[in-house]
Amino acid sequence: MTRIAFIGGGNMARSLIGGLIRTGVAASSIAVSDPQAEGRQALAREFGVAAYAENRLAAADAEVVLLAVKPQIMPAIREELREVFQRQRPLLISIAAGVRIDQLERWFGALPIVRCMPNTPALIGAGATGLCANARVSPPQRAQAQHILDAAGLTRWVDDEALMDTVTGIAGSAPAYFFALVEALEDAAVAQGMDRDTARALAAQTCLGAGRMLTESGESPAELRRRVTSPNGTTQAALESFARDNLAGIVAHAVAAATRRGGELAAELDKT
Ligand SMILES: NC(=O)c1ccc[n+]([C@@H]2O[C@H](COP(=O)([O-])OP(=O)(O)OC[C@H]3O[C@@H](n4cnc5c(N)ncnc54)[C@H](O)[C@@H]3O)[C@@H](O)[C@H]2O)c1
Ligand code: PRO
Repeated sequence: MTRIAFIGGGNMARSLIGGLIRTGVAASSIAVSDPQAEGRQALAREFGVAAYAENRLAAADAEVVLLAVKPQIMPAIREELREVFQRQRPLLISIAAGVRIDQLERWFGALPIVRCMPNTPALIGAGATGLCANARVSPPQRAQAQHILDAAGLTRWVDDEALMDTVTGIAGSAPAYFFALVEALEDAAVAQGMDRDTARALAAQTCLGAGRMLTESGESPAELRRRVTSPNGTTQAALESFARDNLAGIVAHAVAAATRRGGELAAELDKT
């Protein structure tokens, strides 16, 4: 059975491990390492996976090693793992924002590597992940990586690695944009005198309903928007206000900022 080791047992590792267990992967084939005892023990308790304080113990003999640490932690783990990888050649999967495949090759060796970018809805199996592989990844390993991320939701291969920071900009970071929009809707309703609970319930359900219509109806977002918008009605008034405030430009700037930050995170690591 494939043995998967997670290096770092934080939020994203928890989401991905939860997805694997939910889709029937045996807990006995999953190991995780994290220096924080509390989080590590919680994962062992909740999912029945093997949990270690030391990365090399989790990674030993693993067929797949999934790096789920913050980009800035990479320098702290690379020596130890490089040593382990001299004895074995696992499929290395990284979910770290910004971190490029050539950097992973430099730090961890000439391994088959998949760089991917999931997002937090992975926790409930509704994530969206972009994946990109180096030339050493065999077709079965590609399928293996996809299988792991499929357990967290939708997956799409992105052949051009330069677009992986764009994946972060429109998917990895984007759940926060929608939460921010709901917060703003809620605040606007409260400012008009509505109680916060009612405002949150209405805004959150609207977000869910609109998202489901987008994914389930097969219609384009433009067509679904058109169907809500009665001529000279309330929606038209709101959309015209958005257009006057350049909503599309605001969103494009935000996505560009996230994309740029991905590149900066990698550039900062080039100096280490
Ligand atoms: N949170 C998101 O929305 C999201 C989405 C996509 C990708 N990512 C990427 O996933 C990675 C993890 O993010 P997260 O949100 O799960 O962070 P997190 O802080 O929840 O998890 C990181 C874990 O790494 C552990 N850690 C620290 N030093 C370590 C070491 N030397 N060895 C092993 N483990 C160590 C920490 O104790 C922590 O539990 C990041 O690289 C991030 O860019 C995050
Ligand atoms: N969370 C990580 C960050 O904010 C990566 C995508 C989502 O950097």
